[in-house]
Amino acid sequence: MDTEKDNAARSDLNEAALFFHKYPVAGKLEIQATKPLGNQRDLALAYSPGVAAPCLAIRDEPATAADYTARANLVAVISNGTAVLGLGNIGPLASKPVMEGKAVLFKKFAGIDVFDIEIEAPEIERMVETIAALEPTFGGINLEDIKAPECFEVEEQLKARMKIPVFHDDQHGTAIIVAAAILNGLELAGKKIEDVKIVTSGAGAAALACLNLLVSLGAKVENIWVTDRYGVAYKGRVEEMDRWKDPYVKETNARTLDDVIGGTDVFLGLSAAGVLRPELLKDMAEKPLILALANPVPEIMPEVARAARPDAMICTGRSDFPNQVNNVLCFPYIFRGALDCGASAINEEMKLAAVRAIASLAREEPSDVAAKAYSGETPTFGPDFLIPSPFDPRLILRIAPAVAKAACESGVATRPITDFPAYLDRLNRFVFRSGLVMKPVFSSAKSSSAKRVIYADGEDERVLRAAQVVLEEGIAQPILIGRPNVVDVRLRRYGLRIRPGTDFELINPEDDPRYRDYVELLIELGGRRGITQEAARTMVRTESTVIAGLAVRRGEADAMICGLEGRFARHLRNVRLLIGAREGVRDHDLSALSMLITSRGVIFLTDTYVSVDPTAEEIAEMTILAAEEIRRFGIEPKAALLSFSNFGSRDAPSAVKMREAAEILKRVAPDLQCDGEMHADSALSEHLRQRVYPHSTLKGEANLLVFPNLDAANITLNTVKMMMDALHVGPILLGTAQPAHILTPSVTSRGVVNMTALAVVEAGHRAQATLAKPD
Ligand SMILES: NC(=O)C1=CN([C@@H]2O[C@H](COP(=O)(O)OP(=O)(O)OC[C@H]3O[C@@H](n4cnc5c(N)ncnc54)[C@H](OP(=O)(O)O)[C@@H]3O)[C@@H](O)[C@H]2O)C=CC1
Ligand SMILES: CC(=O)C(=O)O
Ligand SMILES: [Mg+2]
Repeated sequence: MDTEKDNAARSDLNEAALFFHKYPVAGKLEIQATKPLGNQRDLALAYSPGVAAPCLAIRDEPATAADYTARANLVAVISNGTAVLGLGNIGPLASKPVMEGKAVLFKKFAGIDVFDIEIEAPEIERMVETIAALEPTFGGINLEDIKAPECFEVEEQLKARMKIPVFHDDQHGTAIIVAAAILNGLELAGKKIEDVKIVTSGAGAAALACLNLLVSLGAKVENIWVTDRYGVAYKGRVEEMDRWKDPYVKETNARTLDDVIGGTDVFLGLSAAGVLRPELLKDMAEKPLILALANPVPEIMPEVARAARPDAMICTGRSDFPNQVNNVLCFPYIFRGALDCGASAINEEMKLAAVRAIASLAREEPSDVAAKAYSGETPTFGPDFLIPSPFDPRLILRIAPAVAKAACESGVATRPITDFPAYLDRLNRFVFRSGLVMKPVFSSAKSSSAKRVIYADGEDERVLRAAQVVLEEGIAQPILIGRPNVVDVRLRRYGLRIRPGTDFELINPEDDPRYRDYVELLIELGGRRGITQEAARTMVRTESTVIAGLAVRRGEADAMICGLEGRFARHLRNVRLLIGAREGVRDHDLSALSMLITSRGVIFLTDTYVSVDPTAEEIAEMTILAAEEIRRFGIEPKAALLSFSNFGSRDAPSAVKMREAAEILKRVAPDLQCDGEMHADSALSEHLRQRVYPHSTLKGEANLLVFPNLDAANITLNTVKMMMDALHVGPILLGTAQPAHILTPSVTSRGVVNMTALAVVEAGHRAQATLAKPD
């Protein structure tokens, strides 16, 4: 049954992955211009005749290519498709989705531009000649998924010929992460690297590079046993032997993995699915470290390994288990550091610096930002947290400077970094702009204990799709309101696997045993607001938002999501009546915060949906609520109170109102960085602000834009969203007694998933706060 479910889930994932790659445009990448081409003069500068000037400057001084072209931030991800993930030799064309994927990770995690290059070159010489000829184009070469032993030769020859970093990701990226995980795992096990027995399954690119790095960290060659498809690498073996395996060859009668696994402290699997049978684990040493890293299916599944050896520490290459040992933790950042100092190579010193940076990050106390972040439980160093998560924003902040420093000290930096604090500042700004803000929210939602989210629009395709995702990802336990026959037909029509009863609770609005209780509660809450018995009965039958609100109120759900259909104002009226404002917030001070994730960074806007024309006091209140929410994302809010007036340039009532709101905020929230009234461009540019008013208390770029009225806020939200192709997360309804979010009819299924994660985390925080409250 479980296998059946697993197969179904896998086929869903495959289908979703094909859809993801195909729509809205094929593939995962496009090229964007960084300079405007708005007029004739731009054209003359960017192209002929102007372009001749940088050409000649580079001819005279080649290093200026870093100043006049994108080369210094451009990496080639190159494959010949001969060892693609664990899929084998599927050829260069079929490898393209992986290479596009690596390109996207370079860009998202480290801001590095990539051309993915798939070449028809199974032979070493053709590969080397083709890649070497690309040197003028790139600042670095990342070789990917090239099979062993050819990859060793290719890398060796290219390194000797090229004056830019050449890095085989599957070898060295993997080795760096593996080494960090092993150093940390051995520390927890109380073992020394010099003493441990290491056995591999796999003797390919990744496995041999890992061993070489471990040896340079102190592991003893005599304690290392290599096995592959032909068994143990022993002296005299003829099948598939080469000079790269030679250092690990043993004079022995042992022939198979079974023969050498006894007493092993570290199993290093970089081979294929299912190679490590559970019965082999019983002979391993105490507290063994098992790295089962074959992708996508590991040498042993973690739950199987755990059952066989409860004392084991287990790592895989996958994101759905703890301890994800995957080279994505390394390659974006090692290249970031190398490119930023113009390194001519990635040498051993730089690799070791990366190992140390990653290993010590896992042991670091959670940073201020991480602790404040929406992340709820911050994992701490231990058997299930040997290495940082790939989404830890501190990875770039630790690895890139450590690598750049090692490059400078080892003499390979052609543009040495002289001001490291300024460099760190730049990296910090990148982290903020990278739009990875939702990642900690998702991990926190997974570990939240308050997971029951009720969806008023349970028949809507977007909700049904989102419900499957949140269930699969372990984000929430959905409760859907909808007619069973409609939900059933739609689930089948959309090819969704989840079913009411087994996977989620379904409340039938036409026939629910709690109908009477719901009506009674509604009369109790609304009797004094004109809701008659008759009206209450109709509302419970016909308005699913009412049922959702009542369910939350009765403690049957931890959070509610509604608004995919119908008017915002009507839903809001129900939320006000049924959920109400939280302690300390007045009912009419509820407000809606919108987060926009744009290619330029993340920006928050308030109030985008609730108050038509708020007073100065209400604006101050909504700013405080928004700031509190923003801090939960680990972001320090910087609020700008916007107007058509710039620091007193006009005295219209709306301008005066924003000025007053700024004054109130300075009084009641002195710790909040804010200022106003100001133009939106002054808010987003310190330079412009300084020109108009150098004494502003707001520093840097504002990240919270506060608007004088709903027209301005809502129009800006929708304009920016459409013009910048931005992702809208929200509206996040602030100030309610329990999490209740009213989405908009334009929301996508992805938007519903995002809001679900936010609601779950919020519910978890409330549950914790209630528990912590003294009676
Ligand atoms: N988690 C991570 O970050 C990374 C994971 N990987 C994964 O590691 C694996 C190997 O990658 P890579 O080194 O680049 O590939 P290679 O093709 O260079 O090496 C594969 C190695 O695995 C061996 N092997 C294959 N099947 C078996 C088997 N059934 N039993 C024992 N050994 C076997 C091969 O032996 P033979 O030569 O005899 O066929 C070869 O030594 C892949 O699954 C890949 O996805 C790789 C890089 C990073
Ligand atoms: C992660 C990776 O690079 C691989 O599996 O090949
Ligand atoms: Mg790879």
